[in-house]
Amino acid sequence: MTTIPVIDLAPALGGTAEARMAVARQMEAACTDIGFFTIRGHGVPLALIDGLRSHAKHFFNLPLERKLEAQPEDPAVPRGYRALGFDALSRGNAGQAPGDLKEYYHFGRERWPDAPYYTGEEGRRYFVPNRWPKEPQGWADTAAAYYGHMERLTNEMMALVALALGLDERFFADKIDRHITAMRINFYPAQTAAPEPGQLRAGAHTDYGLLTILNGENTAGGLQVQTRQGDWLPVETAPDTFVVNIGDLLMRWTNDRWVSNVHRVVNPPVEAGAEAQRISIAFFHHPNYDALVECVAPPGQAKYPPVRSGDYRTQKYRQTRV
Ligand SMILES: O=C(O)CCC(=O)C(=O)O
Ligand SMILES: [Fe+2]
Repeated sequence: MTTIPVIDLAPALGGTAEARMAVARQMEAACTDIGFFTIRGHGVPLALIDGLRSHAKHFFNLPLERKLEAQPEDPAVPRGYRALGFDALSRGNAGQAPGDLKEYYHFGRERWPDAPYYTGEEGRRYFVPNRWPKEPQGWADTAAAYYGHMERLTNEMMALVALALGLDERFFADKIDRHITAMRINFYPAQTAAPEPGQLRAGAHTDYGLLTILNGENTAGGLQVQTRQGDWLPVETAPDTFVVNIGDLLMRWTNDRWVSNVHRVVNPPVEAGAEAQRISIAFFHHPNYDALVECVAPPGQAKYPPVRSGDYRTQKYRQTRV
């Protein structure tokens, strides 16, 4: 494999059962092999993607003091601005690298129902108010519109995942209807000093949840995924498509039939200089915090004990903080 598969989602969105099954089979082929694929025909307006990107570019190019105003007082709160080196993603997979050479802005949904699942003691850990900065104006609204499109796509794709796995297509519905998805807009600054040994823009890691939907840009110093042979394959991340990869919980749900694959973001070459800024937008689709992830496997063949969705992610957040 020299490039990751490209899947056109359009025939499945509102399509016939046959068309949906055909797309589900393409997802199955990609996910049993490399765990990554690119989607076209997703129906997300390019102007919305560009809008979110340009707000992010504005924000991340503000002076550091201004960005720090959007940083939570308590570093354990998973919202707002994170400065360079806040976490090292490889530590979630037992790596030892220094802090990643990226900044990010972490956010979730804008509002939620006034019900105990969201506002009770446990719910408050996952449903946390966003911390939008004063500048740029309109960022929150653009982000909410984008988040809505990602919800639409993940609902559709999780039904296709179920079909691909031979399950009822509503199998995941009651496990994702109150999902705890977080988004991160990653900013990889141009590198003015040489990285420390082993230090990358994002160290080799797997994602934690079900599906990650990523919008990136093809600047120097981009995303790579590991092949079964152990080589690193560059992943095209054009701004009008999305790269989708599966996370650990979906791998576990499939009893390792699908692969949550290792990926990383490499450093740009020195000669790229100030041109080497890169922004990526990640939607980390994660089930309801109380969903129990139990391997779909014949009796006695499950490779993992059941795990609660929220506990799994909380543990990963702890491990990756430098
Ligand atoms: O920036 C990218 O292309 C990928 C980022 C990533 O893998 C992550 O944030 O989990
Ligand atoms: Fe990732």
